Formats: sequence, structure tokens, C-alpha cells
Amino acid sequence: MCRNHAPAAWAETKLSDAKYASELAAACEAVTLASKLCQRVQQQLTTSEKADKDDASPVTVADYGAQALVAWVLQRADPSLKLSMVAEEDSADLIAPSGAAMLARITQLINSVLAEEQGAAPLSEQDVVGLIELGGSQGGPQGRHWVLDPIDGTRGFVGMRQYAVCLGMLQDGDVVLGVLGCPNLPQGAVGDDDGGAAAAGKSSSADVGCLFLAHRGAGAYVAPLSSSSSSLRRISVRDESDMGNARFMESYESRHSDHSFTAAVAKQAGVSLPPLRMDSQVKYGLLSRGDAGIFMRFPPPSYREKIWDHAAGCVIVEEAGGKVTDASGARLDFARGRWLDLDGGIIAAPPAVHGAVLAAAQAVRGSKL
Ligand SMILES: Nc1ncnc2c1ncn2[C@@H]1O[C@H](COP(=O)(O)O)[C@@H](O)[C@H]1OP(=O)(O)O
Ligand SMILES: [Mg+2]
Ligand SMILES: [Mg+2]
Ligand SMILES: [Mg+2]
Repeated sequence: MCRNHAPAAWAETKLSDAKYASELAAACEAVTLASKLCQRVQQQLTTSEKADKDDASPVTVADYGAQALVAWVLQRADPSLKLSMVAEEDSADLIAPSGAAMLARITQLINSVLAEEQGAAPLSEQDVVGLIELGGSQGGPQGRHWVLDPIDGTRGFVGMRQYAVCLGMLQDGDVVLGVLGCPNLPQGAVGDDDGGAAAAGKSSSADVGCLFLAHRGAGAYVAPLSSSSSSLRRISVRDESDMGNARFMESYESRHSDHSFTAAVAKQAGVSLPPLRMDSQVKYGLLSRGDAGIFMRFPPPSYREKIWDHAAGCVIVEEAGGKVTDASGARLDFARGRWLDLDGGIIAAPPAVHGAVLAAAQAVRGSKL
């Protein structure tokens, strides 16, 4: 990749000379473009679709469209390399005869975004299928693999709350880059616990929409999603060792993470403030920005985590000075393929707080065995 495309805002940071600067610039462009597609789809959701009944098609269009656009930008940034991408969506439903109308709809949407934002020539349906299929990599400990969740927090997307476009880069087993596009997240600190619905309702206003980015060894940053090339702020976790002032975050959906378990852990750790419940990896962004001090996730035992649900958020939190582990205290290992096999759940917090929360989680777990 050529190295002369660092955005102007990076000049004062370690990013412009960083090892993967051009890859990070491409990742930011990819996430920004995909976020624009998602915003367009979300703004067109009808009232019945927002009510999140049975029709999953609007969000499905956005999932596929975002995945294809990210692959398009990354492939174009370095056409000499065959892209290896571990991504959530696959083309099976689209290439089936029953997927023809959906594929046409997605291709039309992608082409309208490409024409408007990039002045690019239209893609064919076959091009779109090919781009989506680039996401079928198995990842692993060697070489470079991009890791993508085109929309994380689909329930939040449909419910007009929070969601994120999440892109990481795995180099020889380590996540070295992470970018989160959070179109509905206010640029100022978030403190309420309405799951982001109030913020999402203001999504057309200028102070909503954030891009979080991190480069291993060069820090974590946030920028307005709409002007990330001209504005950037370094961020760090809030090292709040007084548990009385600490706030923890968890899934909005109790099906995704056990709210009663986290309440017991919080109590055990001396955390008394109510939780901030939000969808998606937006929570990792909020932790990195210091809006809240602790993130806990305890899915049902049968649930198997995937690497795209945590890769980008994890490196952003670590570069902001935080610690991310499973419930046994082990660092998350993204090098084992598409799955993220871990023990029990995830705890992320500044180092001083992390130990106390981990000990509390282990105590609560022990008392329930
Ligand atoms: N049954 C489930 N249990 C736990 N997590 C789930 C479940 N179903 C989907 N998810 C995933 O949990 C993540 C959302 O976490 P949160 O609850 O913090 O918003 C998403 O990756 C979502 O997938 P998806 O990417 O398809 O939205
Ligand atoms: Mg996800
Ligand atoms: Mg997803
Ligand atoms: Mg999904």
C-alpha cells in the first residue's frame, strides 16, 4: 500500500508515521462509507419496520451492503493483494433463486452510495456477490486478515438505538487496527440509560456520529464521523477506582447478556450506579472515551462469540489504556479462526478497576456453581 494518504488530522499524532498508517486510512474510509449506507437505510425504515416485528429485510439489506462497501474500499486500496476478510455475512441467501429481489435491492443501494460519495462506476450484481464472498476467510494466526461486523447491534439498528460498523485488522494473530463507525452516538459524553434511543432520535444533528480508531502502539482516537479527516481527539479510559462513582455498561438486550448476573457482580464489586444499557460495540467506544468505567458481557452458556463482535472494540480499549479479558482473566485470542472461544464472558475496564470486577465475577460465579 502507498503511504501518502494519511488524513490531515493525523499530522499531530503518532498515526501518520505508524506502521499500518495507510491500512488504517483505508479502514476509516471503508467504515465511513459503510456507515453512510447504514444511515441511509435506517432513515428509510418504516414505522412497522422500526417496531421490529418479523420483517428482517431492511437490516439485512444494510448488513450486506455495508459488507460489500467495506470490501470494495479495502480491495481498491491495495488491488495487488487478495483480500482476506473474516466477516459476518455470506452470499448463500443472495445467490439462491429466492434472493434475487434482495440482491437487486442491495446492488441498487450500493450503487447509489458509490455514485454519490465516490463518483464511482456502478457495480454489477455479480460484483456485489463477489465482494460479499471476500468475507469468507477463516482467519487464523498467520498473515493479515481483516475482521468485519458490517452492522453490530442489529436490534439497535432496527429499534433506532445504537449500532456500529466494526472493522479490525489481524496481523499474525494480533489485532493491530480497529475502527468503529457509530452513526447514532453523540459526540459529547453519554450518561443516560435509555439504550441510546434519545441520541438516535437526533441522528440528523451535527453533533451525532462518531468514528473511533486505534493503531496498536499509537493510541486510540475519536473523530466526528462526518469530518474524521480534519478532526481527531486522543482518548483514554477513565481510571475511576472509587466504585461508588463507577458506572458499568452492558447489552441492551438481556438475551445477549445476563442482566441479573451483571447486577450481582456489580453489587459484589461495590458498584451502586445503575447500568448504562446499549447495543453493540459502541460500548467499547464509550469505555475508551471515559463515558463509563466498566463493560461486562455474560452471554448464555450456549452462545459462542465470534471474532468480529470484539476485535475492533478490543484494540481501541487497549490503546485507550484499558484491559479486556474473559471471565478467567485471559486476554481475548483472535487468532483461532472465526470463533472467539473464551471462558464465561467478557470484562473490560481500566487496569485498576478490572481486577476488582474480575474478582467479583469469579466470586459470583463460584457462589452459583
Ligand atoms: N443470542 C445471542 N446472545 C448473545 N449475543 C447475540 C445473540 N444474538 C446475537 N448476538 C450478538 O450480540 C451482539 C450485540 O451485542 P449487544 O447485545 O451488546 O448489542 C451482536 O454481535 C449480535 O449479533 P449482530 O451482529 O447480528 O447484531
Ligand atoms: Mg455483531
Ligand atoms: Mg452484525
Ligand atoms: Mg447478525
